[in-house]
Amino acid sequence: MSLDRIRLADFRNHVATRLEGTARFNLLIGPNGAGKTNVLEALSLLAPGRGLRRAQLGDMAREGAHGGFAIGADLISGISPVRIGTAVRPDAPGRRQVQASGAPLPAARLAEWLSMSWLTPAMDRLFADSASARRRFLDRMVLGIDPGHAANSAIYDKALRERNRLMGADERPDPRWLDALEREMADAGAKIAKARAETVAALDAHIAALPDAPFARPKLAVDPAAPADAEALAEIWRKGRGADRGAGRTLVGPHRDDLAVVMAGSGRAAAECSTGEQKAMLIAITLAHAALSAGARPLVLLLDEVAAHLDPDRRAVLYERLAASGAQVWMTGTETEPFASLPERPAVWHLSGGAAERLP
Ligand SMILES: Nc1ncnc2c1ncn2[C@@H]1O[C@H](COP(=O)(O)OP(=O)(O)OP(=O)(O)O)[C@@H](O)[C@H]1O
Repeated sequence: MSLDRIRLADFRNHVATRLEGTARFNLLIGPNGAGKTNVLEALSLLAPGRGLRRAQLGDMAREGAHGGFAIGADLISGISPVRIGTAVRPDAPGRRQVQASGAPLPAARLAEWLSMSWLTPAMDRLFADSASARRRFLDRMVLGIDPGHAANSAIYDKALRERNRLMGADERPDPRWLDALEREMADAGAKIAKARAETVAALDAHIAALPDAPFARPKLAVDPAAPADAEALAEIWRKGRGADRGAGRTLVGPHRDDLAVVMAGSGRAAAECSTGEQKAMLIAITLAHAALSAGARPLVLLLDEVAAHLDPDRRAVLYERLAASGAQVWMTGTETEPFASLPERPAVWHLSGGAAERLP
């Protein structure tokens, strides 16, 4: 179960890149600035959301081209491949369009087709970063297990934006309109909170059964900003209207949840662990998630510059666990040497100047 026949058109420095004959392990090798991360970013747009750089759509279109871009791939799962794709048309530059089997699809529904997660160098700071960055990381993992999470999040975010708009407006909002919005937020918010709690509990239980080495073992918990019960949420928002109007936004709710991580051995908060320990815990969480979410839908893992920073023993364990997860794995590097111990023969592309050449 994997992606193949991948096409990038006018995406960042890629004019027309084709990646065919993919394998379980796929390596993108090339010098700095060649366009390796750009390929991972393109693949990340085959999932709901803004992709692994969270960039603006306008920044992703190739400079000097017509302002749009397209990404397509065959999703091999089941009997016949399904063509999935996403594109931005030059005449609608702010809108990402998504298709599956030639039919338009809301981006949130891509989660029903495949599950995607990634580790990038920018995530090295995740534990010291904002709660919103950790919440996004958590939500992507939840999506891999519960694809309905994307739709619930979309409903919640839309109603929240509308409530925030009313809270920031000069006139006092119509209470009946607020009742309706808060009801919608409460129903979606309770489902979001439940899905987050279940995913974190499953990850934590999986990780607890693993040894402390070679990847420092994290303990995970949701740090909830609000109750997980729809009635209680609706009540909090109804009672908090005065304070929220004062602040001009909704102060409490699952949109403020955080993911709390400590190192199991020492009990130290992840943000206070060494850089290497933090990276090891992120890898442990990503591997646990891969193990838990594999099977239901094709799982694609994008690992940017992960292998080269590990010692050979950790690398070997990483590769073993990746192979066992059944995920399709994409890894980048400036040279092939760190990938010599892969348990299976990888598909390898050499990248340079936004062009990819398949190596034999
Ligand atoms: N919209 C764009 N149009 C054209 N080129 C772009 C665009 N956005 C980024 N680039 C170019 O893409 C290149 C960076 O590509 P990418 O980040 O994929 O490199 P990389 O191969 O992962 O390198 P590294 O090993 O340094 O991480 C840069 O040269 C950058 O100028």
